[in-house]
Amino acid sequence: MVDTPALDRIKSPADLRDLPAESLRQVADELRLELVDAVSKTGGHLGAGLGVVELTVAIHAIFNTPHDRLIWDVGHQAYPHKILTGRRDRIRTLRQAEGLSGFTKRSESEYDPFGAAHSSTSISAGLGMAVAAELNGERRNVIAVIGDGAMSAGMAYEAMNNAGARQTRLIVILNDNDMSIAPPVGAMSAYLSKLLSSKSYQNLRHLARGAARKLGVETVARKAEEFAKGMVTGGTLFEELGFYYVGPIDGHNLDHLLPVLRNIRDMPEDRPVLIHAVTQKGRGYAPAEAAADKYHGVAKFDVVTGTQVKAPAGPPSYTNVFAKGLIAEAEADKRVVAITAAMPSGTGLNLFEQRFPDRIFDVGIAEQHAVTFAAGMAADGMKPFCAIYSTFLQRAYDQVVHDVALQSLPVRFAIDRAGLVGADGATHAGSFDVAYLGNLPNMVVMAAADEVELMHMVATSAAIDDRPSALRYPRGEGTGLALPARGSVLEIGKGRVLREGTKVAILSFGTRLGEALKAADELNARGLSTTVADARFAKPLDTELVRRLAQEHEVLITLEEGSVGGFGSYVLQYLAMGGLLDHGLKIRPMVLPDVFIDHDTPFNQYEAAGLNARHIVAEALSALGGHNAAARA
Ligand SMILES: Cc1ncc(C[n+]2csc(CCOP(=O)(O)OP(=O)(O)O)c2C)c(N)n1
Ligand SMILES: CC(=O)[C@@H](O)[C@H](O)COP(=O)(O)O
Ligand SMILES: [Mg+2]
Repeated sequence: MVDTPALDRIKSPADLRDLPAESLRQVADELRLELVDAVSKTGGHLGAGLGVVELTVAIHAIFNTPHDRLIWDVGHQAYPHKILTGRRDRIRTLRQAEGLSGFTKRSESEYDPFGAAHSSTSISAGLGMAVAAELNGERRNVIAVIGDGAMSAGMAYEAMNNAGARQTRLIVILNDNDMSIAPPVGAMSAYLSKLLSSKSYQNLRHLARGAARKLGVETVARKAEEFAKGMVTGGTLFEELGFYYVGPIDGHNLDHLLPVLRNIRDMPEDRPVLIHAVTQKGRGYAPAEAAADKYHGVAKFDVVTGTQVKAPAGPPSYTNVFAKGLIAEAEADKRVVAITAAMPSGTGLNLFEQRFPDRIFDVGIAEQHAVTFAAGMAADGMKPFCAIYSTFLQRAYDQVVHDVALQSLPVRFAIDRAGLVGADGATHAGSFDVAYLGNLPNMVVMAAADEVELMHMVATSAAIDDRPSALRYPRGEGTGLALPARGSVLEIGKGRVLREGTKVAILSFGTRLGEALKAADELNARGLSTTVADARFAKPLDTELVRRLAQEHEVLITLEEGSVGGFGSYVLQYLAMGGLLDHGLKIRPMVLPDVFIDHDTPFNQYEAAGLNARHIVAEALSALGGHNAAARA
């Protein structure tokens, strides 16, 4: 534990409001120590929270939260906020079963008025709350804190466009640390940098740097206040959008933050305001400041050295296997290009970039644009691989339908983090992509059962040039199989049988295959001869295989890491329409339950989902009229 006498006295933000700036500074310093100590024990998102320690203290000191609404965009930077808002006693349960979420969450606290995790939603939600206050005749400040990375998503502009047209009281704080997960990309990032080089910001920094020693802190604060009042640089993009722009200001200097926030709070006129706060991701913790990624997401670590506890070296991750497969395809065909929406390392495309720096495109946090950008490339003969996490692809659904599937453009969707993802919890689960893609005409939908299959599916996708294709694979390590130099093209719409049996058939789609094989061992041990097959494709379905399994077994279980409406539904649709359900087949489509599953380890999440080997066994026995139905609970 860390020695935090000032922070210990803060039981809620109200305890901040009578403190002088000097005491608030002490609270902020201790808050940073507590944040580093806590995350060193839990792992999680660190860099972003370090960058908003002072901002968090200042906002809660000046505004009357939770009456005033404070919305954190993405929410990964909200650990200091959670510590200050009555959750310090639970901060070391972060991202663990029954513990605090790694993002803001309405059900967790009244200080979390809006849940987050997917970026760029804060201004829209904030405007909604601000207009609700207006309609209800309530006097309320609404503050949305959004990062420079999140400001690269279209949704932020949709919201500003709407907010700027209204004269609704709304405060947007742009937390500009010149970082996304990777260094930021895009013209907006360049624009923000230009603003930082503006005369006004340099003067204020000079004022802060030079005057404090001579004039004393209070005088500097007053001068900063005067300066802030007059600090309208004029003609900024934000003012053109109808916002009152204040900044850039030093987001770590309470002598700047407190007077500026106080002025804005007390501003009589109701209008949208954007405060441009300049911060440093990883601020105040040397290992984070020195790291290229500013310790955006970390494992548990040693506070003194910053050394992260690395898991024992296991097989390559599915992400890295995807990168290996894509590099092999790109070496063979110069039309292969790769697109990421601000997640180069998460998708493995940082490895692709090392090999093909001119054939990777990081479009920023802009999944909608990424998909239609890829469609444009495919329309003119390129072979674009759009690598987007399953959960984040949800944001670009109409682009997938309207710009890709409808025109049958050969965009390849590399869908990482398919299925349950563990510590990031429900907001990041890849539960729905089979359901939302398999229902689209022309689409090919594959799921890799292991890392060799993933290599083959990358090669297969690269070879499909007349329609869109999607391959999905989970977060985490593979099974340790030897990998080929390059994948082999699979026959479209064909599955494979791994074990032949006669009584029970398990038809798996994706990496639940490992659990299916374990279940088959158990069922065989009970004298129940069990077939195990890997469907490989949800679309087009291997109808010949499905028909054979249905006709030759008493029980047919389908298995997938996805919601209802996906693979199992497509099998049922085929069987029902083919009359194969008319003769008493006992069919059990095993899918994710119709609930959002909270953060935990992936294994425990699948326990909660009822998709581990023991559940498959119980399902088969239950279908056969056996006991053990309890295990399904
Ligand atoms: C729609 C969406 N796409 C991608 C992500 C993954 N992601 C999480 S944080 C982040 C970077 C955010 O950058 P910024 O808003 O500047 O916040 P910072 O980490 O710099 O504080 C990204 C890309 C996400 N959360 N949501
Ligand atoms: C906050 C956010 O959305 C990302 O940082 C995400 O947590 C990354 O997930 P992975 O750790 O699975 O790459
Ligand atoms: Mg940033």
